[in-house]
Amino acid sequence: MNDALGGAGEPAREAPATEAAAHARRERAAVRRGRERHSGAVLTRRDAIPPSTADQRLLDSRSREDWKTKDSWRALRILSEFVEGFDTMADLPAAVSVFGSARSKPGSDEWRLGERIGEALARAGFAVITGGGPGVMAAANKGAAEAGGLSVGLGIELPFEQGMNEWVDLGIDFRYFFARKTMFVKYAQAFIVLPGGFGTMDELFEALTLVQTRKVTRFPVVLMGTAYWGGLVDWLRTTMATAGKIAEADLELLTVTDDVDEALQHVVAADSAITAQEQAERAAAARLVRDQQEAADRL
Ligand SMILES: CC(C)=CCNc1ncnc2c1ncn2[C@@H]1O[C@H](COP(=O)(O)O)[C@@H](O)[C@H]1O
Repeated sequence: MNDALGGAGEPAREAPATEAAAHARRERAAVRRGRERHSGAVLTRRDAIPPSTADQRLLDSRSREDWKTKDSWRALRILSEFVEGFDTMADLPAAVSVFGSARSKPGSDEWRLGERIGEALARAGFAVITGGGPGVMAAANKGAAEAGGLSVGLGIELPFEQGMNEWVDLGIDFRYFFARKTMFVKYAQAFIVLPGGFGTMDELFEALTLVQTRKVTRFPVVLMGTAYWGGLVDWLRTTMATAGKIAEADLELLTVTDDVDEALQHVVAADSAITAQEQAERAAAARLVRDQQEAADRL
């Protein structure tokens, strides 16, 4: 699959036992090399790195004058991010977005889970999309890449950026979180969410809001890690749903499991249902055209 998209050559892979040491070595090397930042197509290093990010300049600007003079130009840059993203992602096979902590350490339980889910998705023929960063993102990219799948990273310009993880075979660097988030949803059949912090929560609740408000339909969201997510899911049920802030049925949008096979089956079942429904819709549309043609011929 990587070849089909002109993927980069195979990066060197370490044996699992030396993974944590290799990771630490790579981090030290990155520090020695000096910091670097990717901003769209632009790479800056050391003293050339601007003091703020594009997202920061857009959201943090205080002066109205700035809004008049700069924001309309920013719109073109934002647009170019969507164009680049749409053009690149349109060639992807069926894909699943995997989210989770940027801070999980190689060799930790979460890392292993990320790696296993990346591998299982790749073996089932799905491309794996992550935020392209460290932690669970790197683990899922590694699992997918080593299983011969297409490993995708949607990076984001951050003030403390560490660069795209080495297991990303197809990467896009974004300046703006919102443009990047569109790509996670538009080009994935499902979300799989591993333990994480604010960033992971943001991605999880955006997906749930989109499904709940029917902006996207038939989109499975799987939470992996029953111990980690249990408290949140209980709170959603006993506080949020009980207070009437969500419907009981909204909780059915979520599947919570520790089991990689169960997560995969859920995604595959939803994918088959979507395919069957699309085929039925296409057949119905073709029947309608045929009926109209026959009616016109009879006149
Ligand atoms: C060590 C560190 C904080 C590195 C940050 N580097 C990152 N690179 C790419 N995506 C990220 C990064 N941090 C957060 N995210 C986004 O937010 C989620 C993780 O945030 P968190 O660690 O759960 O809150 C990821 O799924 C990713 O889409």
